[in-house]
Amino acid sequence: MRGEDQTWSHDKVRMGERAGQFRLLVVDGATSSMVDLPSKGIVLIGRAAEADIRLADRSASRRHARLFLDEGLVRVADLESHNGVRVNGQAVAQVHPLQPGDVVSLGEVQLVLYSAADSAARSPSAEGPGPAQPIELVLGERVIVVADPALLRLYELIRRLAASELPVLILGETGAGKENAAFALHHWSRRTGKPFVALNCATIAEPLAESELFGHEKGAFTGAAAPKPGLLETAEGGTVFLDEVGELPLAAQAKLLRALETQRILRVGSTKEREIDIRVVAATHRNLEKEVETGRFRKDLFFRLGAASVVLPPLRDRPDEVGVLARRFLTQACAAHARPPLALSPAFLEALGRYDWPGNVRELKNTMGYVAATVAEETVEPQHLPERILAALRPPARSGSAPAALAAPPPPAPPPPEPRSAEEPPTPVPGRRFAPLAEELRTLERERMVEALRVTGGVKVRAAELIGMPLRTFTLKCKQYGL
Ligand SMILES: Nc1ncnc2c1ncn2[C@@H]1O[C@H](COP(=O)(O)OP(=O)(O)OP(=O)(O)O)[C@@H](O)[C@H]1O
Repeated sequence: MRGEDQTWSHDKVRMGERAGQFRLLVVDGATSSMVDLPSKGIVLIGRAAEADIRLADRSASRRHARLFLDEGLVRVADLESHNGVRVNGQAVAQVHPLQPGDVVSLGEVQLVLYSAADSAARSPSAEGPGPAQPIELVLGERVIVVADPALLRLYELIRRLAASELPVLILGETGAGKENAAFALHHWSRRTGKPFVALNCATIAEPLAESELFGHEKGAFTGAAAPKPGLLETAEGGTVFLDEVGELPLAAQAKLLRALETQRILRVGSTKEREIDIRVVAATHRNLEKEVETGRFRKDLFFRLGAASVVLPPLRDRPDEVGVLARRFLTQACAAHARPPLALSPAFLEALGRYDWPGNVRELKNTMGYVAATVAEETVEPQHLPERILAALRPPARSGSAPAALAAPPPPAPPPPEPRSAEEPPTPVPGRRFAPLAEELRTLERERMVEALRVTGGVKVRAAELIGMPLRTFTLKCKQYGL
């Protein structure tokens, strides 16, 4: 940096020299780039050649806006530009403070402020390889961690969709982060500050679905003692998130379609329509097209809800994020258990990558909660994973090249002499000492198990797999043989 009151040069901003705690995503026409912002200084943004962040889009003025950075604070100022500066959809006059996650529009150009996660500062070698620059989207009380390039692109798309009023359908497996994505759509839209109301359609009883969504009048049905507004009404001005929309009963689907088309709702038992101003974001883990084919989901509603759709990849397809999220969730869980943070061994991180995470991020979060509650040591190792996960780990990519933490444990003590059965007397044969076959088999079995345990660093499930023994039998025999 050249001086407190001097502008950063474009190159320095892009190179991230003395980069501070903030980064800026710049979506300028068809191009987008991530810019490390300095910790202190002034950054000029516009089409002018002297701009630090130079824009191409014609809707931006030559000298459009300035960012002021100082001691963890970021502010933006409009330089009397032609198309003005908007923050989260609101026009700003003069200098306006920014928070991570804020979307700044300069004409058609969109800027998103991110805080650079501190994990980048950690030595990657200390905890195995991983993405160097995860970013945190701080949306109110929600923090969304993004480290995978595909997810980063997805959140860029979400930010662009947020500026529109299109209904959005979020597709993805359970626990993949669909609600987080829906919340980001709300947060970055003009509706931020208004309610974000979520309903899991799978949890409402069929007869109550319509009343839940559209409300009811007094006496509309048995038990309707008082009039009650529905979810769509309570979200007035904001966003309704319909999770598992595929589970919505057909009658409620018809009514929802009408509400979306007319922006009016009819409470159950009422004849008076009420105007509503809401945006609907729906999500499902189902293949809705198939549901349409089988008649379980209305085709017209599918097209209406899916005007824009985003697909959230499952966690197993975001390998860069597993370690980052694991560390984050573990830190949170340790804090919740009032214990100091635990370290994750490279072998543990490697093992996390060999699991498919069918429950996605939620499962990872729960697993780290389990680890924080159960591990007595200071470093978390693969064997600390729940049995269920250990049993489902894929074999390591390169056998025989286990990381250091998987290195062979000290060889176990020799097996205790097996008690000889009275029914199996040894048959003396000159030149060779024979033991009963059952005993020889036991010895062989034990040797093989010891060997397998050594190769897999003590991971029983892998060891059992290696020698083709069912895990239960392996565990039982481990006890019998005192392994
Ligand atoms: N990128 C992320 N960063 C931090 N936390 C995350 C992230 N993705 C998901 N989570 C957390 O994982 C849990 C599950 O996420 P979420 O509820 O958004 O998933 P979902 O796909 O909506 O699940 P479901 O299909 O069961 O409704 C939540 O606690 C959420 O905060």
